[in-house]
Amino acid sequence: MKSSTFNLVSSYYLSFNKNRFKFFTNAGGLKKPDIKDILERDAEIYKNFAVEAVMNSKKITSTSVKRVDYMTVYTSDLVKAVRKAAGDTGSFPNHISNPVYKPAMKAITQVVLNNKADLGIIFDTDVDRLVVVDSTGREFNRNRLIALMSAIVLEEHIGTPIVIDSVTSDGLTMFIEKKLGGKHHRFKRGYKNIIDEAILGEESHLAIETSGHGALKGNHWLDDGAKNLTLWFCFLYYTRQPVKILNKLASARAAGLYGGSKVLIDLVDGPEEPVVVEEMRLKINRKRPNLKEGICGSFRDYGEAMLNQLENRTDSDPKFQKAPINFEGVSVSGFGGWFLLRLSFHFPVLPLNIEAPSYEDAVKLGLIVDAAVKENLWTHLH
Ligand SMILES: O=P(O)(O)OC[C@H]1O[C@H](O)[C@H](O)[C@@H](O)[C@@H]1O
Repeated sequence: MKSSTFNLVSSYYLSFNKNRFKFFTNAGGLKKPDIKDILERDAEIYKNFAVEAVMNSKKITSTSVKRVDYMTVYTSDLVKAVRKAAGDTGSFPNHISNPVYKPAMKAITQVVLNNKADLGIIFDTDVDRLVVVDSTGREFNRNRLIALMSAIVLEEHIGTPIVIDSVTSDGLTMFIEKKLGGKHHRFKRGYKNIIDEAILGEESHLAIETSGHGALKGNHWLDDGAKNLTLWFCFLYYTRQPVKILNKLASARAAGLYGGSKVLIDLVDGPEEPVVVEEMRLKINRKRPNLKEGICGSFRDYGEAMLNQLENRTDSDPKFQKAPINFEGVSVSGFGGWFLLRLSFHFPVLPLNIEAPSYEDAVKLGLIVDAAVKENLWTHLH
């Protein structure tokens, strides 16, 4: 079906009372500034309506339009269906619908193992994120999912840059660049950011986030990531050739070699996995700011001031090296690992990601952040 816009209504994985709308045009999904612009223009139009004009149009509408209570009928079916599947609470019956949530992963892993399946795929509510499980129950999420998709894309598009969010590991860079011969373009957090970067920057074929969001050039960069990645992954590539993974699984099985796991593991044989991978989300204590005079108000101002404090410290400490290319927050390597402190995309917190070869090294990395920001945070590192 050809259409110029569509609207997706979906539930939100973080909270049952924050369901949402997503807007798309045939040029891709709308970003926050686009939606802000639409709402502001609507508000402006509404404000400029004269009361008399509104009354008139209501009068005309009431005489010329026949009212049909379609929504009650439509939603009653929907409500019945949801209640039947999920009970009366409005919540998902088993676990929240988040593919990186541990109980959700446990459930899919169990289903794969019980059914001796070659492959399991789990989505979130609006089917824009996915995680894959192989036949041994090994999870392909975060860096490993990216490694897998990169291996498939780079077989076809030799040397292409893979645009990825900012929290991917150094092992993944080595894997993409040294083993697969591609380029690891570590950009910013936010799936729309990486898609836009892939469209506007050097020609690329895959934009993918550690969160499980992703988009392919071959699918018009649609940010309905999981659906597109899965279609591509499993069934049909845009060139209309049947694709790699299922082919590989099927031919390995037919030759009596092995099942799903070996095929997937062979594809991503290589990325070194860090011993410690941590994410902490730090809250700012705005009542006890120890920041420069004149910084007032917004979370963003405080957050950025704290990032500056941290940057000053790491710049003057020879144990740390600033990431040569970095698009958000403070990204520094040291003690065989690295950390990134940045502003959250949606929430008034500073996510801190640390990767290190040992727990002791992770603590050393964490301590420099703690020293720079502790007076201004609710949450201290521990
Ligand atoms: O910045 P954070 O709070 O970690 O959130 C970042 C995430 O926000 C949303 O979930 C977006 O859909 C993701 O694309 C993004 O990665």
